Amino acid sequence: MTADHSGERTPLVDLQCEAHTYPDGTVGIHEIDFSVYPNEVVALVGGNGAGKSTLLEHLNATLVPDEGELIVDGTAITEDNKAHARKAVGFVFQDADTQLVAPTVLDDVLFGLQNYGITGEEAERRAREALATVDASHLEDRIPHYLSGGEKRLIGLAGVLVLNPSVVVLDEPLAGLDPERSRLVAKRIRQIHQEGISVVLSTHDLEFAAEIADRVCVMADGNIIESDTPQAVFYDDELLNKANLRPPTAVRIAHDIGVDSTAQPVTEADLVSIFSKT
Ligand SMILES: Nc1ncnc2c1ncn2[C@@H]1O[C@H](COP(=O)(O)OP(=O)(O)OP(=O)(O)O)[C@@H](O)[C@H]1O
Repeated sequence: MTADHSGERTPLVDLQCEAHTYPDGTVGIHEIDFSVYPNEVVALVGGNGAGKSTLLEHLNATLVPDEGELIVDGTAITEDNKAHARKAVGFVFQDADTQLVAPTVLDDVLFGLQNYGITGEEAERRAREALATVDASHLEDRIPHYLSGGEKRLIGLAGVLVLNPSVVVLDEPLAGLDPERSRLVAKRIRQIHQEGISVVLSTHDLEFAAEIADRVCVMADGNIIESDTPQAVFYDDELLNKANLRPPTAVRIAHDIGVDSTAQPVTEADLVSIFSKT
């Protein structure tokens, strides 16, 4: 973890966004002050249209604020150096088809490297390594378009990891995946975190958010209305009501059976650990 002279952590990404207005006049997000710190997993939660994707797309300058600033690894991002943001902040889209463009899976992962001038044997070695880290080596000759949704998501992730980003952003990483694929993607996200890469993701699955996140940001009407630990967020009924969210199952069970309120279990594993002590 890095620290500045005041002893506070220095963010890897710092976004100030007064507002982002889409061409049709819709304000996607407003008054956003959002930072990503080293070695953390942040989950954005909130109802449909709350602004999660719009915020995420600002983190690698896919979208830019009407007024505001994006700073990545200490560098202010402008029209001229967006490539810095794209490389440092890898983005895995929910709709992987928008990301996978080459004729084969291996070519696709190589494509990202070529954009940064890495070619030949070095590029192939790194691309194969990235595919191996997402358990997708067996897919390297396949046509990306015909892969399953879960496989596409993993290849999108490999295409991002190959560039050694400081932050990986995933928009709804589990959407449309079967339970097995969800577990695989969640496992890979945990591994990325263990390797010291920060992760920011959006999700409608609050069980997943409770399991994976160090910090949960609740969004409503284009704004972050709370940013805190999963315990603080998921035990704040008023906040959840405001954002139209239902607490994760473990929290509802804890309420129903009257678990000691100081324990604040948010995951199934937390509940099991409480029961195994009683
Ligand atoms: N391309 C666009 N043009 C106009 N308005 C848009 C566009 N994309 C998003 N919006 C609007 O911006 C607001 C925020 O949308 P966004 O997609 O960021 O929300 P979200 O929290 O990701 O929603 P969901 O959970 O449904 O994916 C919504 O009002 C949405 O209708």
